[in-house]
Amino acid sequence: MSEQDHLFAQPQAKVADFIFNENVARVFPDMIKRSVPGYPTIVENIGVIAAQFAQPNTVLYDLGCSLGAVSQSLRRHVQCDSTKIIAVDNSTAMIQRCDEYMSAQSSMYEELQPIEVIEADILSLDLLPASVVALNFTLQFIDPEKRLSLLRKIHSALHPKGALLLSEKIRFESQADQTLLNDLHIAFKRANGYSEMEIAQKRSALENVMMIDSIEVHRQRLQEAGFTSVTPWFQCFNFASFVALP
Ligand SMILES: Nc1ncnc2c1ncn2[C@@H]1O[C@H](C[S@+](CC[C@H]([NH3+])C(=O)[O-])CC(=O)[O-])[C@@H](O)[C@H]1O
Ligand SMILES: O=C(O)C(=O)Cc1ccccc1
Repeated sequence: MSEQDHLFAQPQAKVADFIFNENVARVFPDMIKRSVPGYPTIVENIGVIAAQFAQPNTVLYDLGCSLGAVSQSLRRHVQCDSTKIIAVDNSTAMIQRCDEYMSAQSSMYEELQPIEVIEADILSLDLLPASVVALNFTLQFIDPEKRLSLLRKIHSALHPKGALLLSEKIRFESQADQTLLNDLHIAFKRANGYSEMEIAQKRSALENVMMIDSIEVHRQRLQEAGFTSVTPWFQCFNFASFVALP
């Protein structure tokens, strides 16, 4: 079991930019569950959706895998011949723990899908032919100017019957919607035990690091990258998940 997240509980003179370091990795399962409404539902159903798109002799990518929650869901749900999961993250703290969890699982259950855990920047990674690519709350941490070329690279690697599974925090073009859904997200955090101080300091830590797009911007960019359909399959407050088809 992971520790409870108290990273922003004490007042800080100057809140530093958020980074995925050892302190974050240690509390990450607790942090993401209490911060992202719908996270357990999204992770579980990415496995269910992936099972519909997985093709033999292809890779299933978990890009920005953190501790590998999506990879574990893929392992639970996808039973397709000769597929391999590749989980990638550029945070040393995350990838080391992810590798430990996955290796422990692999040695306990021999029938599990093979998995490779790689420490790398997904922007400079060459992709093998893939049928499923999951970007579960990862694109929002990529420099906005580099998002289109990343999506183009993913589109080029995708099997015609494959899918990109994209989850993101989203902003709303209507100010009324933005205010309502942002307030509801804050209420969700409060209901999960975060104080006003924790909520405010984390918001400030994320300000320069996590750039949020609207559904319309995502749709447009995905189309420009070559995707022919973009279907939202889940939304809870200002968090959404999409299936994009090549
Ligand atoms: N350029 C990059 N290359 C590789 N990894 C990156 C890069 N930029 C950021 N990351 C990694 O993307 C992950 C984003 S968290 C994903 C949750 C996970 N998918 C989950 O389903 O639990 C989302 C969140 O914390 O809101 C972090 O582990 C970063 O190190
Ligand atoms: O906490 C938030 O406000 C978020 O938007 C999501 C999040 C979750 C975990 C790490 C970074 C951001």
